[in-house]
Amino acid sequence: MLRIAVPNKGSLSEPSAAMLREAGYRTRRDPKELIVTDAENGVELFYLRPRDIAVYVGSGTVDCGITGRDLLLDSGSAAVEVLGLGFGASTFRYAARPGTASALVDIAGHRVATSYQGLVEKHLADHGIQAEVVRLDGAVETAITLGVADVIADVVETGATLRSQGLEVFGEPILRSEAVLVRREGSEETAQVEVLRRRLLGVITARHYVMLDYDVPAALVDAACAITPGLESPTVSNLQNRDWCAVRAMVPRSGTNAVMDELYDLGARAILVTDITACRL
Ligand SMILES: Nc1ncnc2c1ncn2[C@@H]1O[C@H](COP(=O)(O)OP(=O)(O)OP(=O)(O)O)[C@@H](O)[C@H]1O
Ligand SMILES: O=P(O)(O)OC[C@H]1O[C@H](OP(=O)(O)OP(=O)(O)O)[C@H](O)[C@@H]1O
Ligand SMILES: [Mg+2]
Repeated sequence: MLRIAVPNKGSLSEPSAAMLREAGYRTRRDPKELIVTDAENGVELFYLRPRDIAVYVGSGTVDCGITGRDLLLDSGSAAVEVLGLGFGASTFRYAARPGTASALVDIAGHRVATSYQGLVEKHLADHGIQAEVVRLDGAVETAITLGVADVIADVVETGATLRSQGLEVFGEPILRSEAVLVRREGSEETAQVEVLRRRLLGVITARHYVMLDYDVPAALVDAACAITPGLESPTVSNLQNRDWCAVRAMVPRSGTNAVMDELYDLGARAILVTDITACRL
């Protein structure tokens, strides 16, 4: 059985469960369940705190897990990223009251509040900055208001929490994070982890692409295929009317309407878009 650690709470919890469900795994129905066995797919899901997941994976007590890249780096554990999962995106940044700091060097000699002590201490050390790191569990933005720190380092998604406390980011982002699949460092990627990786990649691809079908005059097939090159190469089929062909290709979901406009202007007709439910590339 492949042992997979899954976030039990927080921002990554629901999207992780949704991705595993789309990849064909059985997930928990009751939020109180801590372990789910999916014998049919040969996996056991362990619902754990996102912050602890890299630690379990690094110690080898579970084979792999889903956590945030920021939490993985903060843990300093022997776990490595296998695949970025495309959800839970955020940046990890320094922030302070406007006018008090504008670059990394301004942090020197000050107090930095964060829940990510390992990550921040390493970042400061890598840049040769000496500062005191104040470790807090959450609600870090309030630390400046309450006078326990001069600077904070925290997860920023929309920036609304920072603004509510009258804070501004400064310097380059320490890190761009997202949910990631992790496994133990140094161990060979097992066939079972490879199956999980391929299934999750299938979900990511299915979310990212749509299937486009259209008819186009035979003389314009090459021009049309240049607009929709697909992943390998588009499928071109004959129609009963030999003056026309049917073309089928995967296109990125985000650009679908612009591609349809371009195909229509070229002379393509009956342009259809279909969702992809799952795929293996
Ligand atoms: N808006 C967000 N706030 C916090 N974490 C986020 C956000 N968006 C993505 N994440 C990611 O979620 C992970 C943190 O998860 P965790 O469960 O510890 O905290 P949380 O989502 O803030 O939940 P809570 O603080 O309610 O327990 C990190 O990898 C972080 O980058
Ligand atoms: O940029 P935003 O969209 O405002 O999101 C980022 C904020 O959300 C999280 O806080 P959370 O609500 O999880 O509280 P916590 O600090 O106690 O973890 C995170 O720690 C930031 O404070
Ligand atoms: Mg939080």
